[in-house]
Amino acid sequence: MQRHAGLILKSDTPKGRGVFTTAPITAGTVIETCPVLLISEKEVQAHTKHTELNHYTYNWPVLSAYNHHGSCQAIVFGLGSMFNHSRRKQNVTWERDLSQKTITYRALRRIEIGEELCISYGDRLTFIDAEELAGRESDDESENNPINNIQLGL
Ligand SMILES: C[S@@+](CC[C@H](N)C(=O)[O-])C[C@H]1O[C@@H](n2cnc3c(N)ncnc32)[C@H](O)[C@@H]1O
Repeated sequence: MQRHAGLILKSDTPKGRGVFTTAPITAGTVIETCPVLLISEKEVQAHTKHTELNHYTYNWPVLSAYNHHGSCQAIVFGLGSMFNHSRRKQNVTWERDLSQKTITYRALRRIEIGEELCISYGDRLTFIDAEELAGRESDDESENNPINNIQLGL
Protein backbone atom coordinates (compact mmCIF):
# COMPACT_ATOMS: atom_id res chain seq x y z
CA MET A 1 0.00 0.00 0.00
CA GLN A 2 1.30 3.41 -0.88
CA ARG A 3 0.21 7.05 -0.52
CA HIS A 4 1.93 10.14 -1.96
CA ALA A 5 3.01 12.70 0.66
CA GLY A 6 1.42 16.14 0.89
CA LEU A 7 -2.20 15.25 0.17
CA ILE A 8 -4.92 16.92 2.21
CA LEU A 9 -8.69 16.52 2.43
CA LYS A 10 -10.65 19.78 2.23
CA SER A 11 -14.17 19.64 3.59
CA ASP A 12 -15.76 22.82 2.27
CA THR A 13 -15.59 22.66 -1.52
CA PRO A 14 -18.59 23.04 -3.92
CA LYS A 15 -18.27 19.26 -4.46
CA GLY A 16 -18.23 18.40 -0.72
CA ARG A 17 -14.99 16.93 0.57
CA GLY A 18 -12.14 16.69 -1.93
CA VAL A 19 -8.46 15.77 -2.19
CA PHE A 20 -5.91 18.55 -2.77
CA THR A 21 -2.13 18.62 -2.92
CA THR A 22 0.27 20.80 -0.90
CA ALA A 23 3.24 19.74 -3.06
CA PRO A 24 3.71 19.39 -6.83
CA ILE A 25 3.13 15.88 -8.19
CA THR A 26 4.94 14.78 -11.33
CA ALA A 27 3.12 12.99 -14.17
CA GLY A 28 2.80 9.23 -13.67
CA THR A 29 3.34 9.35 -9.88
CA VAL A 30 1.36 6.80 -7.86
CA ILE A 31 -0.93 8.86 -5.67
CA GLU A 32 -2.39 5.99 -3.69
CA THR A 33 -3.05 2.26 -3.89
CA CYS A 34 -6.32 1.50 -2.14
CA PRO A 35 -7.79 -1.83 -1.04
CA VAL A 36 -11.42 -2.52 -2.00
CA LEU A 37 -14.28 -4.48 -0.47
CA LEU A 38 -16.51 -6.27 -2.99
CA ILE A 39 -20.30 -6.32 -2.68
CA SER A 40 -22.32 -8.76 -4.77
CA GLU A 41 -25.04 -7.52 -7.13
CA LYS A 42 -27.60 -9.20 -4.83
CA GLU A 43 -26.33 -7.21 -1.83
CA VAL A 44 -26.27 -4.02 -3.91
CA GLN A 45 -29.91 -4.46 -4.95
CA ALA A 46 -31.06 -5.38 -1.43
CA HIS A 47 -28.98 -2.93 0.58
CA THR A 48 -26.33 -0.48 -0.64
CA LYS A 49 -28.37 0.84 -3.60
CA HIS A 50 -30.74 2.35 -1.04
CA THR A 51 -28.01 4.08 0.93
CA GLU A 52 -25.47 6.90 0.52
CA LEU A 53 -22.87 4.23 -0.29
CA ASN A 54 -24.39 4.00 -3.76
CA HIS A 55 -22.59 7.27 -4.60
CA TYR A 56 -19.22 5.84 -3.59
CA THR A 57 -18.99 2.40 -5.21
CA TYR A 58 -17.09 1.45 -8.37
CA ASN A 59 -18.09 -1.19 -10.92
CA TRP A 60 -15.92 -4.26 -10.48
CA PRO A 61 -15.80 -7.03 -13.14
CA VAL A 62 -16.10 -10.63 -11.97
CA LEU A 63 -15.50 -13.84 -13.89
CA SER A 64 -17.73 -16.59 -12.55
CA ALA A 65 -16.78 -20.26 -12.30
CA TYR A 66 -18.72 -20.78 -15.56
CA ASN A 67 -16.69 -18.09 -17.33
CA HIS A 68 -19.71 -15.80 -17.48
CA HIS A 69 -18.67 -12.19 -17.22
CA GLY A 70 -20.56 -10.19 -14.66
CA SER A 71 -19.96 -7.34 -12.31
CA CYS A 72 -20.32 -6.37 -8.70
CA GLN A 73 -19.58 -3.18 -6.81
CA ALA A 74 -16.46 -2.22 -4.88
CA ILE A 75 -16.16 0.04 -1.86
CA VAL A 76 -12.75 1.73 -2.03
CA PHE A 77 -10.93 2.43 1.21
CA GLY A 78 -8.50 5.30 1.76
CA LEU A 79 -8.58 8.44 -0.36
CA GLY A 80 -9.99 6.54 -3.34
CA SER A 81 -13.54 7.30 -2.20
CA MET A 82 -12.76 11.00 -1.81
CA PHE A 83 -11.73 11.87 -5.39
CA ASN A 84 -14.34 14.12 -6.98
CA HIS A 85 -15.30 14.16 -10.65
CA SER A 86 -14.01 16.63 -13.21
CA ARG A 87 -14.75 16.42 -16.92
CA ARG A 88 -12.39 19.22 -17.94
CA LYS A 89 -9.73 19.21 -15.20
CA GLN A 90 -9.36 15.47 -14.65
CA ASN A 91 -5.74 14.95 -13.53
CA VAL A 92 -5.84 11.46 -12.00
CA THR A 93 -6.34 8.09 -13.67
CA TRP A 94 -7.00 4.77 -11.95
CA GLU A 95 -6.49 1.08 -12.61
CA ARG A 96 -8.01 -1.97 -10.94
CA ASP A 97 -5.94 -4.97 -9.89
CA LEU A 98 -8.60 -7.67 -9.92
CA SER A 99 -6.52 -10.36 -8.23
CA GLN A 100 -5.12 -8.08 -5.48
CA LYS A 101 -8.48 -6.32 -5.04
CA THR A 102 -6.86 -2.89 -5.15
CA ILE A 103 -7.14 0.29 -7.20
CA THR A 104 -4.04 2.35 -8.01
CA TYR A 105 -4.44 6.07 -8.72
CA ARG A 106 -1.77 7.90 -10.78
CA ALA A 107 -1.18 11.50 -11.84
CA LEU A 108 -2.22 11.95 -15.50
CA ARG A 109 -0.04 15.05 -15.77
CA ARG A 110 1.99 17.32 -13.46
CA ILE A 111 -0.30 18.57 -10.68
CA GLU A 112 0.54 21.92 -9.08
CA ILE A 113 0.39 22.97 -5.41
CA GLY A 114 -3.20 23.75 -4.37
CA GLU A 115 -4.88 21.84 -7.22
CA GLU A 116 -7.70 19.43 -6.53
CA LEU A 117 -7.08 15.83 -7.57
CA CYS A 118 -10.00 14.68 -9.71
CA ILE A 119 -10.91 11.56 -11.65
CA SER A 120 -13.60 11.18 -14.32
CA TYR A 121 -16.80 9.37 -13.30
CA GLY A 122 -17.87 9.10 -16.96
CA ASP A 123 -20.96 10.63 -18.55
CA ARG A 124 -23.78 9.25 -16.41
CA LEU A 125 -23.62 11.42 -13.30
CA THR A 126 -26.14 11.11 -10.46
CA PHE A 127 -25.60 14.72 -9.34
CA ILE A 128 -25.34 18.20 -10.86
CA ASP A 129 -21.70 18.82 -11.77
CA ALA A 130 -20.58 21.85 -9.72
CA GLU A 131 -18.00 22.79 -12.38
CA GLU A 132 -20.51 22.71 -15.23
CA LEU A 133 -22.96 24.72 -13.10
CA ALA A 134 -20.29 27.30 -12.27
CA GLY A 135 -19.39 27.47 -15.97
CA ARG A 136 -23.06 28.02 -16.95
CA GLU A 137 -23.49 30.70 -14.28
CA SER A 138 -20.39 32.59 -15.42
CA ASP A 139 -21.61 32.35 -19.05
CA ASP A 140 -24.98 33.81 -17.94
CA GLU A 141 -23.22 36.58 -16.04
CA SER A 142 -21.11 37.52 -19.03
CA GLU A 143 -24.23 37.58 -21.26
CA ASN A 144 -25.87 40.01 -18.82
CA ASN A 145 -22.76 42.13 -18.44
CA PRO A 146 -23.18 45.26 -20.61
CA ILE A 147 -19.43 45.39 -21.25
CA ASN A 148 -19.69 42.02 -22.96
CA ASN A 149 -22.84 43.01 -24.82
CA ILE A 150 -21.47 45.88 -26.87
CA GLN A 151 -23.13 45.67 -30.28
CA LEU A 152 -20.69 45.70 -33.12
CA GLY A 153 -21.54 48.44 -35.57
CA LEU A 154 -21.63 46.25 -38.66
C1 LIG B 1 -17.07 9.42 -4.28
S1 LIG B 1 -17.85 10.79 -3.51
C2 LIG B 1 -16.54 11.98 -3.52
C3 LIG B 1 -16.36 12.58 -2.14
C4 LIG B 1 -17.48 13.49 -1.72
N1 LIG B 1 -17.28 14.84 -2.26
C5 LIG B 1 -17.63 13.54 -0.22
O1 LIG B 1 -17.69 14.64 0.37
O2 LIG B 1 -17.73 12.48 0.40
C6 LIG B 1 -18.95 11.24 -4.83
C7 LIG B 1 -19.87 12.41 -4.48
O3 LIG B 1 -19.14 13.63 -4.47
C8 LIG B 1 -19.88 14.68 -5.06
N2 LIG B 1 -19.20 15.13 -6.28
C9 LIG B 1 -18.15 14.56 -6.91
N3 LIG B 1 -17.79 15.25 -8.00
C10 LIG B 1 -18.64 16.30 -8.09
C11 LIG B 1 -18.80 17.36 -9.03
N4 LIG B 1 -18.04 17.50 -10.12
N5 LIG B 1 -19.81 18.25 -8.80
C12 LIG B 1 -20.61 18.15 -7.72
N6 LIG B 1 -20.52 17.16 -6.79
C13 LIG B 1 -19.53 16.23 -6.98
C14 LIG B 1 -21.25 14.09 -5.40
O4 LIG B 1 -22.11 14.33 -4.29
C15 LIG B 1 -20.95 12.61 -5.53
O5 LIG B 1 -22.09 11.81 -5.27
